[in-house]
Amino acid sequence: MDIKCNAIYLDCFAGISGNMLLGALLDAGAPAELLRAELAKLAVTGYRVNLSRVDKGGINAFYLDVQVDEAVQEHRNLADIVAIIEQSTLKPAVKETSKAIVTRLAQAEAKVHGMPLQEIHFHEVGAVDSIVDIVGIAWALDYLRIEHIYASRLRVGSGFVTCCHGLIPVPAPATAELLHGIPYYPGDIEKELVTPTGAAVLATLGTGFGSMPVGFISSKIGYGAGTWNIAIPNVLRLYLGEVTATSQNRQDENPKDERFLVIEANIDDQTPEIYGYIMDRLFAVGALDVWLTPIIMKKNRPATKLSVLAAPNCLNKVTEIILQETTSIGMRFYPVARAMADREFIVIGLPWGDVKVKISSYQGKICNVAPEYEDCRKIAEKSGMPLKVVQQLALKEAMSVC
Ligand SMILES: O=C([S-])c1cc(C(=O)S)c[n+]([C@@H]2O[C@H](COP(=O)(O)O)[C@@H](O)[C@H]2O)c1
Ligand code: NI
Repeated sequence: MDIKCNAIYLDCFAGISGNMLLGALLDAGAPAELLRAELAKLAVTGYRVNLSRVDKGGINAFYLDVQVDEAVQEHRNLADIVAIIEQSTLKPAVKETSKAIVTRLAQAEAKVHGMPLQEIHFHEVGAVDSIVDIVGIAWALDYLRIEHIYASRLRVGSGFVTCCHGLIPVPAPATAELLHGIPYYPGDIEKELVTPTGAAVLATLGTGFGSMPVGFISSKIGYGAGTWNIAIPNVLRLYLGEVTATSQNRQDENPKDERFLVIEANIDDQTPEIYGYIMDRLFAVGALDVWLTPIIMKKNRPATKLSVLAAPNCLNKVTEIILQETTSIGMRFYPVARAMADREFIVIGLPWGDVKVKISSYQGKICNVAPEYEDCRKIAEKSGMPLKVVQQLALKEAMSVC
């Protein structure tokens, strides 16, 4: 059966910022007057949301500009912003999305500045305009019932921008931190085209990146304008539509699907003794799997490919372990999607002890029944029975109850 989900595809040929995305969502159908009413639910004052239609290189786009009174340029930390969102009367789903984006942004800043999360004062990021952009985006996505966000490769721009620290490179350090696992390129425009807020939304909510997903059918396009006038139309193009689950984008059928990274290094000059230690360390920092493949690499050298499957937030720790513990001085990583069966555990009693059994199902049908190896091993050791027989007995017992 085809499953259809509301989705957007963001064509980020001129990058993405918070106000570009919110402008594009308004242009695609989220009503501006409702946005104002929702924002009024936040205990934040001293700002004005200016909405206008502008021409950007021949494309008529929605431009959203938040004007903040000079007097209220306060610095807020994560707890302050979370409290403002929590104490509002926004819908719970909008609160959750907003808090997730703000937290992701704070984590990136904390990493860059080497500070504890709660000590991060958001500077520009904490200014009212960012709160407005983030909450506005969370509200508009909910209003349009968007379930999946896809985006093209991002043009991030190049050069330097001025912030309170002085000059920082583009992509800004927090942006670069947020873009792990998301494909991007500088392009030939010397401006900051992807901002930390734009990157935080994609890092928090993005389902997939690259070409428009197979099975995506658009029904409307919205354009959100960026601030600068540049050599290309400075707009974010948002395709609003539906995605139909197919074998190519099966993640849409399964809410458990997430984005992960495969991180790899080809190693030709390391003693095999220490792979076990490295694998243990990688699992300890959150790797979901680690595997070794014999390969023949450059100069016809027999070597080993070390592969790690991990969530994007493990990338830094995995990189550190690979570069510090192996003889490799480089590694590569790329995003992958996973399809997951549902799992539950039952416990069955055998005369020698209990065995946990993992029952997996996909789309409501049982697809695998597996007695836990460690439990069976203990019983085999205790009883003297062959391990495979213990496994068979446990499986038979489990099959009779499931
Ligand atoms: O002031 C600080 S700490 C600051 C840090 C960073 C880092 O990347 S770290 C970036 N910036 C710049 O602030 C503006 C605002 O970004 P929004 O996402 O709120 O639009 C942007 O130019 C960042 O590069 C400031
Ligand atoms: Ni910063």
